[in-house]
Amino acid sequence: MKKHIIFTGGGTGGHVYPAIAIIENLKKEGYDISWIGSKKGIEYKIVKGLGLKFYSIPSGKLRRYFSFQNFIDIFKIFIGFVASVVILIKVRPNLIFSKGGYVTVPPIIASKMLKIRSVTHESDFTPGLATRINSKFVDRILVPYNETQKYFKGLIKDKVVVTGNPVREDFFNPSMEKGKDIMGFKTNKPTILVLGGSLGAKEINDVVLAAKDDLTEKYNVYHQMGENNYIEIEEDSYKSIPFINNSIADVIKATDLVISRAGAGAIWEFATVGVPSLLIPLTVGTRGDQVFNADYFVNKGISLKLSGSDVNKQNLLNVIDNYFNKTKKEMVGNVSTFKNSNSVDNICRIIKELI
Ligand SMILES: CC(=O)N[C@H]1[C@@H](OP(=O)(O)OP(=O)(O)OC[C@H]2O[C@@H](n3ccc(=O)[nH]c3=O)[C@H](O)[C@@H]2O)O[C@H](CO)[C@@H](O)[C@@H]1O
Repeated sequence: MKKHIIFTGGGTGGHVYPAIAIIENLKKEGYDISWIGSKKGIEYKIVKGLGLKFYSIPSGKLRRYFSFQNFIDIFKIFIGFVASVVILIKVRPNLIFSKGGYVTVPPIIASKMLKIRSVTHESDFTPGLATRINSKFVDRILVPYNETQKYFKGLIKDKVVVTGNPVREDFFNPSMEKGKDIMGFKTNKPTILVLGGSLGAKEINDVVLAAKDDLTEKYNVYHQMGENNYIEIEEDSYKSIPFINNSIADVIKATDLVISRAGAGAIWEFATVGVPSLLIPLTVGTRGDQVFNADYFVNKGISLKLSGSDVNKQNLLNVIDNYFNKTKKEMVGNVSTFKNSNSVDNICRIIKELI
């Protein structure tokens, strides 16, 4: 009988796309795969697009502080737990793999209760709340960096394994020609790709739009604004798009610099393709994970960073010009040494050992 693995994760693309890199590999080896997530989350659209069976459960936000909304969310989490127990009893998977996000906590606790093996993977430099809760129940905690292990002190030896971040196959062999065709610029200027992460980033949109006229004198700009903040712009050297579907690896390959949030998945993708980045990490309302993510790549000479009150039009223009006039060659050299070939293989090996 075919082995069955249930993946769970959601809320943002960063809790879904890395899992797809692993699923691509497991499907080739004949595993049955399904997904537990929320129908309201980004995961539903992405996972259904892949033709995988999707089990929807209610999802409630976990908060570190008290509010009335907590009661409603705790109730949703409880219903999500009951639903997870029912799904796991029905499917009886050989393993459950969590890619993070609030929605993963009920199924992971349910899997512990039903004695089903489980793994959680963290993409960020510092673990999120869901990963920290899940870490108490899973058989393995997979982390991207050696330094991330320190956040799980006190757990049994060998429970935490450093695997890096899984990146989908497209990023290992992207097509520059296809990327150029997608962007469709007619002039031969250097090209900048602006990304706001899976949900878009208003702070980045605002500062890049403020610098638009200066930027387009020298560069072509392809700007992913996010579905919610989208403004249509179609000029010779400036094009906007709400979201780049499917061919984002090709688009990255055809650019000279990516300006982006410092989401963990995205920055590993840029480095895997071999393009330097200017990172503008999300700092408000977070545990600071993107700042740590960004600093790791800045220290490797692969990325530049603009953060907090430094994010303004003039600084943006200065950093970009300095990159193209001075540091580009060195940074392209640094990023070309970034090796990310083994992450998916390592993770699949751990899954198979546990099964
Ligand atoms: C606001 C928020 O909570 N951000 C978190 C979220 O970011 P976010 O959801 O943006 O995740 P990442 O930056 O890790 O990945 C974004 C993913 O979306 C894809 N993509 C993006 C734009 C586009 O137009 N097309 C497209 O396909 C990218 O290729 C990438 O695979 O998860 C990351 C990984 O846990 C965290 O580091 C971030 O802090």
